[in-house]
Formats: sequence, structure tokens, C-alpha cells
Amino acid sequence: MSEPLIELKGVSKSFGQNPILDRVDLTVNRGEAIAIIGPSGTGKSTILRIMCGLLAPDEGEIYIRGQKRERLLEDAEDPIGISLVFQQAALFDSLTVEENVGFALFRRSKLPRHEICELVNQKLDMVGLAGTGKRYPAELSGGMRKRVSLARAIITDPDDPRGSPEVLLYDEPTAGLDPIASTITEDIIRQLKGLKGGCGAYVVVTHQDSTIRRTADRVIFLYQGKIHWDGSVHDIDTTDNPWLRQFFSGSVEGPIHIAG
Ligand SMILES: Nc1ncnc2c1ncn2[C@@H]1O[C@H](COP(=O)(O)OP(=O)(O)OP(=O)(O)O)[C@@H](O)[C@H]1O
Repeated sequence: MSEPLIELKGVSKSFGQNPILDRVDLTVNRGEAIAIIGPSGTGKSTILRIMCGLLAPDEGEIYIRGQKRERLLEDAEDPIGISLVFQQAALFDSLTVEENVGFALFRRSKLPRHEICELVNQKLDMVGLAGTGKRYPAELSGGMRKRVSLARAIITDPDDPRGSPEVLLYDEPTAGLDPIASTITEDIIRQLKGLKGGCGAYVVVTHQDSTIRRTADRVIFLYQGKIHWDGSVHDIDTTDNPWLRQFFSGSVEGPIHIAG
């Protein structure tokens, strides 16, 4: 039986006069691998920020493993960990890889330094970056930097009763990467699900065809604040849904209107 980890119910969000999300219903169940796709500016990153508690909806309800979230995460704790891996790696250039990955633990936990370093090394190993801990971000490729930020997203304090994040949210994890670096990242995203110290489900926002096909089981198409398609990745080439057909063909003819 499916276990809902994140439920958005009738979620709406506007920025100023611009409605971005319009009564969106979306459930992320344990074990799911979801891609949210759609044209630029359609609210995909906004959904991720709402899911992880960085942004509050204007209307609607959010349930985290069945518990209603009342406030932003600065004020309240969810019953499970939800981590957002930002599009930009956003590393501190003056800190080593090790210090970047362990940043939160070095600052907030009571763990001795050698234990934090051990955890950091475990996480670096999981993202294929063993042995890079003493390097600085500037010495790494763009793909490697993105994987450092992934390691940082999955590191947790062993004393945290929630353990490692149950849900990982990836905002364009392969944007700007060459095809091989993309494949490496896509494989890691897949492998982390179900792995001890990995995650129980993930949501990827992406424009990359390979990332949609290689990381997702379920694909959600968002346009003008609404979900227009929610189906299996195996059906994306055969569905006659007009939004999906136009999106994947790159045609300018169809229901999707892009300004400019
Ligand atoms: N904090 C904010 N204040 C004002 N407008 C915002 C804010 N955040 C996002 N927006 C606007 O909301 C819309 C949706 O943004 P969002 O980043 O969610 O889209 P997206 O689908 O992820 O786009 P892309 O594919 O280009 O990354 C955009 O028009 C954006 O400019």
C-alpha cells in the first residue's frame, strides 16, 4: 500500500498579481521517483520550495506523512526530513569540500570533528566523490560541485530522530552538464533511493530529456499553474495528451503558448 510522504491539497500561489499555482493537488508516496516538467516559469521550482517548507502557499493544505504543516519550516519541524538540492551548487568557495558537506554538523551538532569527517566521507563516497574532501570547490568541475551539494543534502546528524531525509527534491540537477556528467548524476539520483542513508522518494524538476527518462517513473506536466498530465514515464512517447506531444516535439503549434 502506498504511503503518502508529501501531500499538496488545493495549493495556490501568486507572486504579486501573477498567479503561479492554481489549486494543485499532488501526492508524493514512499518509493516514488517523480519528474515535474513543463515550460519555463510555470511554477516547478515554486512547488519544490513549497514542498520543503521554504515557501508558504497562499491557499491549500500541506500534509507531511499525514501531519498537517502549519507554518514554514523555520518555525516548525516536519515529521520527516525533506531536503532541497538547489540548481546552483551554492558552495562556500573559501571552505574545502569536507567543510562544505559537513557545514551544518560542524556548526550545530555536538559530534566530535573526526566523527563528522567520517560521515562526510561516507556521503562523498555515495555520490562518487571519495577522496575529494580536502579540495576546494574551484578545483572541481561543475558536475562534481553539484554532487558535493547533493552530499551536503543527505548528510544528517545521527542524533536527529528523523534520520536521513525521506524525500529529496532536486531542482534541475543536470542543467549545464555535459551528457556524460548528466548520466553520472542521474545514476546517483536513482541509486540514492532506497539506499541506507539515501532517501525514500524523490522529485526532480528538469528540462533535460535524458534526466526525465533516466530518473523518473512518474512524470507530471505543469503548465499555467495546473497539472495537465500525470503518468508513467513509459507512456510519454505514446500518449496523445496535446501538452506532452507539443512539449516533447518542441513545436510552436499547440496549447502551450510561450511569450516571445
Ligand atoms: N520570490 C518570487 N517573487 C516574485 N516572483 C517569483 C518569485 N519566485 C518565482 N517567481 C516567478 O514565478 C514564476 C514561476 O517561477 P518558477 O521558478 O517556479 O518557475 P519554473 O517552472 O521553475 O521555471 P524554470 O523552468 O525557468 O526554472 C516565474 O514567473 C518567476 O519569475
